[in-house]
Amino acid sequence: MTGNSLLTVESLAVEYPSNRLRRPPTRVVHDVDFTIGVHETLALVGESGSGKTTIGKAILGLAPLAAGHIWLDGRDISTIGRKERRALAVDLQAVFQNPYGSLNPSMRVGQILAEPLFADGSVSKSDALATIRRLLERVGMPGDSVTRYPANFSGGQRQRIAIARAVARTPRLIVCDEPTSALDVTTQAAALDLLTELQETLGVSYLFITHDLAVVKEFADRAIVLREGTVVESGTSEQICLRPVHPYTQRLLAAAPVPDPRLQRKRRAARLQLAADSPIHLPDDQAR
Ligand SMILES: Nc1ncnc2c1ncn2[C@@H]1O[C@H](COP(=O)(O)OP(=O)(O)OP(=O)(O)O)[C@@H](O)[C@H]1O
Repeated sequence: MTGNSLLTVESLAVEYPSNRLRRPPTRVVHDVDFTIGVHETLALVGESGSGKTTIGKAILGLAPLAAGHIWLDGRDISTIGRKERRALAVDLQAVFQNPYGSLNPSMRVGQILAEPLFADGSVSKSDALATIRRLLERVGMPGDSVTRYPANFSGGQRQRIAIARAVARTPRLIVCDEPTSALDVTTQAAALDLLTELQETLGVSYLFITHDLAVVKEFADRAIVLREGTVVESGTSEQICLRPVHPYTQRLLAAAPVPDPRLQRKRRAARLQLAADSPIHLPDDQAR
């Protein structure tokens, strides 16, 4: 285990049980190692199905570990039981992709934000309302949101509420699984600004799961590139986005959409060249 890291993932393997009788489980994450430092953002990138969400779930205790260990702040959290896992919610939180599905539609925003505050009985009812109003203000939402339901808000506003819920107890680490990919470009930028600002004020670390390399370059300190559940490359986000070494990373970059048509043509040409050099499958629409 690394001395100064907040999160250490060591030799992680994850298997999902087969839904066919007598079929062995399928291993989708193989021998993955990484660390995340205090106040650091580590991006996990790779094409669809490469195992990014599964690794996030394994950290959150939502996917079964076939091998390996996960330490949070020096404590092995790969073997803890349900009760300890619940208590861990103070330090470890998540923001998911779909702000429409991740907030309970039958709960008012005030109730949604109260839940983590009351989780271990350490916040009194009278303190909670003031804390909730502070949280809403911190994420740029009006105070009267407390009495309204998620359905009254846009996708970007719902993601702000989800972020407010995640930071309610000032966690050490937030697993952000594609938190901006369901948002339009402007709302996406505002959500990333909010996450950056919260990191600066709260000192939280992020595991940032994304397929968007432009976001990685802007937002992450370091990145890990996954292919079929295996790490193929890791480095600073600048290295990964500007000087990728592995052909798979180079192809991911070449496939990333860019608004500048000249640059897009150049990247497409580079990508076709790489496709000729190494036979990695990419979806048809990206091969055009
Ligand atoms: N609950 C599950 N049971 C069985 N297989 C699963 C389960 N969840 C994911 N998988 C498989 O595990 C592999 C990795 O999936 P995962 O969702 O982690 O990838 P990902 O990189 O996050 O993809 P995406 O970017 O599309 O979300 C895929 O082959 C997927 O089909």
